Amino acid sequence: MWSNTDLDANANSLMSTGDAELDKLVNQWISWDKNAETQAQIKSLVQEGRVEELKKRLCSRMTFGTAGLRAAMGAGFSRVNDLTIIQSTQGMYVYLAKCFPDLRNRGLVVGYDTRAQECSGCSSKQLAHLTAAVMLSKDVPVYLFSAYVPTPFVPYAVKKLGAAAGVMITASHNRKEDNGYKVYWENGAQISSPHDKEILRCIEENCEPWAESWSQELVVSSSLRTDPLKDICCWYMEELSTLCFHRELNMQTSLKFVHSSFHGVGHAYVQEAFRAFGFPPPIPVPEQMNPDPDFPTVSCPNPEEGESVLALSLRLAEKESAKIVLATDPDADRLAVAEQWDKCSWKIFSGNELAALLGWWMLLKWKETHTDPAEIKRVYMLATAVSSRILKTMAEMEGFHFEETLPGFKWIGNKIHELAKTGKEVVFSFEESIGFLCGRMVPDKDGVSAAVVVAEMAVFLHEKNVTLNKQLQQIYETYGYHISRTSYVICNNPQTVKEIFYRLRNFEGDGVYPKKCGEYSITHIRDVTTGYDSSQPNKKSVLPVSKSSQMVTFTFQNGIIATLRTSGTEPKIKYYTEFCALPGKRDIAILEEELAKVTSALLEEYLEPERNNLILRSV
Ligand SMILES: O=P([O-])(O)O[C@H]1O[C@H](COP(=O)(O)O)[C@@H](O)[C@H](O)[C@H]1O
Ligand SMILES: [Mg+2]
Repeated sequence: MWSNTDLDANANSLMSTGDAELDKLVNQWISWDKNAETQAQIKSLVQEGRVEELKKRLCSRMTFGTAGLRAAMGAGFSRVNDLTIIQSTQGMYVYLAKCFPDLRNRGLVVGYDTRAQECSGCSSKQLAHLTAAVMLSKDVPVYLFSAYVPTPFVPYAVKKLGAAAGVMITASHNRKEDNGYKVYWENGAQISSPHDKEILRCIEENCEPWAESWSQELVVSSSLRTDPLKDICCWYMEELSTLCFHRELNMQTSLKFVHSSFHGVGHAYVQEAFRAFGFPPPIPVPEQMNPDPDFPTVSCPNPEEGESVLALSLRLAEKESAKIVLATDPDADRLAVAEQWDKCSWKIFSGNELAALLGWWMLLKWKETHTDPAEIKRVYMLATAVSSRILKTMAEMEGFHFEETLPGFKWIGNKIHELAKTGKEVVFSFEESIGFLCGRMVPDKDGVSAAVVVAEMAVFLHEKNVTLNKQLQQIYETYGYHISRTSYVICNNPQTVKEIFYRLRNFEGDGVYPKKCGEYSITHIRDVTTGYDSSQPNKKSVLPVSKSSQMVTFTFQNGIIATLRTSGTEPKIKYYTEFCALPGKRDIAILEEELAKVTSALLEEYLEPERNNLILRSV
């Protein structure tokens, strides 16, 4: 896997674990790594004889998951650190040079968030500087942001500046120990197959650091480095106005908003976006407005977790009489929204519910600005296969198109690009994991633009004495109730995950999937991992086969659709269930109950939490 290095010269410094293969990797690490902390981590693991831990850290590499390379920060080839970021960027350089003969004209965009870790000496900023250094040392121009930015600024900059690609150093909502490396292609979408595989191959072929790769001073001294911050900020805020339809109303509204940036990058950018829409700035949650890599006020930095992590925002909103809470995740590409119900209770919208509202809103605004009804045939909305089918229903009733993709905005971003080539217009896209894209200004999810669009929609409705929740019920009345549940279990043992999915594929004998879950009959199975779909005449899944992750969807006789899949960013098995009722069907309590029963049967019977030592989500 690794190129040979002549280590004999360093014979005196060789360290031994008693395992020849592992020793080779240990000594490679020691001779290549220049970060004192991560050097020391490997050396002390060797001294302590922690062979298994060393194997975990050194015997595998990170691979591209749902959103880039992502792992814990710390020493080892399977972790995020100075050396692996240099290796990844060397691989990127080789691949980009092959794909773009004009790479030296077009350059690379590099952005970073506010993550840092003292014990490994790693920070997003430092990792971004090393990424820039590798490219600059090869005479590739680098647009390196001089301050932390929201993730969507990187794809936006790639497109605006005509760069060949972009890299964002972030682990978004992951636990504080993690970091990541998101890669964007020239079209501004995150890379998917085959670029990801090709880049990995190039990384493996170029893993020994080149002499200049550590030359971080190039970030200051090289004339090829520019700072796109001011221009991109300016252009982004200007273009954001294309999503603003009611500036006058926004300027006068009495509706107040609280915003939390979850100790990440969002604060200043959301404030600025509110200004661009004519709003007074939202009230920031003071304890969470400035970046802090320890995320001290939240149990986990993921606004998707709901009430438990939104507590500070909700209490501030009650104090300030602000009816709406907006929370961007730490890299500001996702958005959670809560609306006050009464004095001390809140409706926290799920990603699927928010998408119903935003889809409705974007369609409404599109219709108002397009007088020829025939034009609706050009309109598309997109969602991932584990998200609510509400937009599919809307599309069928309204005459626009809907398409689904695999989970991860990389699939949506590339689909947008593909559709745009044939003159189609994607007006809204989303993932249930509170990832939204209004319009197609950035071919990635964007929490900053989603925040102001939600704010404007809330103001517009408020003028008519309608709450977001009331409008949501109205949407469900029109298109039918779409009730969904999303949750997960934590599984730290990859072997257990394999066994769980193996069992599902051989549930009723060799190669026979389950026919029932609890008392509920299954009519169809789609297994994206193997490419099987029992509902298709040729038994082949329409979605692309995704061998590197597990994803099985069950269609039940009662109409419920359920999916089990492994996360591509964290050690989790996620489950998603949905019931789509026909318009006019209002006995929601019965639907809710049925959904709850199927969801719990799915968990108990297919995942077997106790037997498999799975950690249940704490509510
Ligand atoms: O863990 P997974 O594979 O389910 O992936 C999770 O995180 C991904 C990346 O999100 P971010 O870019 O904010 O990190 C999302 O695209 C996906 O919908 C979500 O389920
Ligand atoms: Mg994020």
